[in-house]
Amino acid sequence: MNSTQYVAHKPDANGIIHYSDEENAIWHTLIERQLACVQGRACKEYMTGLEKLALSHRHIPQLKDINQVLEPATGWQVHRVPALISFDHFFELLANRQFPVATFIRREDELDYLQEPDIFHELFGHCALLTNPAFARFTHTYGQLGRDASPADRGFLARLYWFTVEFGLLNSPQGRRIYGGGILSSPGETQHAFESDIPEFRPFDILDVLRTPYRIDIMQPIYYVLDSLDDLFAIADMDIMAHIQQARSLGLFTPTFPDKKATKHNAS
Ligand SMILES: C[C@H](O)[C@H](O)[C@H]1CNc2nc(N)[nH]c(=O)c2N1
Ligand SMILES: N[C@@H](Cc1ccccc1)C(=O)O
Ligand SMILES: [Fe+2]
Repeated sequence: MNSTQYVAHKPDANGIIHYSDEENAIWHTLIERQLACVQGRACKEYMTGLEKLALSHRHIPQLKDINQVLEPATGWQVHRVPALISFDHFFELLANRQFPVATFIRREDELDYLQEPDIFHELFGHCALLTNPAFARFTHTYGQLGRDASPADRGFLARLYWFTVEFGLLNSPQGRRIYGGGILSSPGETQHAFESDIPEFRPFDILDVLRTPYRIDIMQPIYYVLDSLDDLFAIADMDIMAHIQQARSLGLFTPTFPDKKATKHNAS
C-alpha cells in the first residue's frame, strides 16, 4: 500500500480521539460547504441516511457516535484504521460489516478534492448510505467475495466497488442523483459530475463495469448509472465471480482517461 502523507489520530484511554481546533474547523467548513453542494444532487436515500447520522457541524464525530446509528439500522460499524489499508484488511473488515475509517482529515488547501479517503470521505461520503439495507447488503456481500477472491479477481472486484459504492449515480424522475461516496465527499467532484461536460454517463452493466479501467488521482471521466438503489440487491445476488471470468476473457476496455505522465497542456 502506498505510504500516506497523513497522520491518523489514536484514541485516548477512554476511546476518545482529540482533534485540534484547526482540524475541527476544517470539518466545519467542509460539512457546511458540502451539505449545500449535495442539495438536489444526492439521492433521497442518502439524504435520509444523513439525517439519521445527524453529524455534528462543529467537530469531527467520534466513531462510537456513528456506531450508535449504524448498528441498529443495518448492523454495521465503523472501524478505525491508520489510512489506506491492504486489500486483505479491507475485505476482511467489510466481510464483518465493519467500515474502515482513517482518523485524519484533509488539509485546508485540498478541501474540494483529495486522493486519499479521509474521515470526512468515509463518514459523510459513505456512512449515510450504510443505513440503507440495499447498500449495506451489497457492501457486505462485496466484502465476503473479496475476502475469498484471488489477487487477480480482486482487481476486477475493485472496479465494481469503484463504479458503485465510490462513484455510482442513480437515474431518478428529476434526473441523475449521486449515491457514490467518492463524489459525495468532494465538493469539486460533485460539481464536476453535474456541471462539467467531461464525464460520460453509462447505463450500469456489470460486464462493462468490470472491464472499465480507472485512475484514482483524477475526477472521474466515466460514471455508471443505476435505475434504482435496490438494483444493488440484484447485483449482490448475481454470480459476480462468473461475470469476472467473462470480463477477464473479454479483456479490459481501452482507457479513455489521459495518460498519467501526460502533462497538463497535452492531456485531452
Ligand atoms: C478495494 C477498494 O477498491 C479499494 O482499493 C480499497 C483499498 N483500501 C482502502 N483503505 C481505506 N482506508 N479505505 C478505502 O476505501 C479503501 N479502498
Ligand atoms: N476524492 C474524494 C476522496 C476519495 C479518495 C479515494 C477514493 C474515493 C474518494 C474526496 O475528495 O472527498
Ligand atoms: Fe470510499
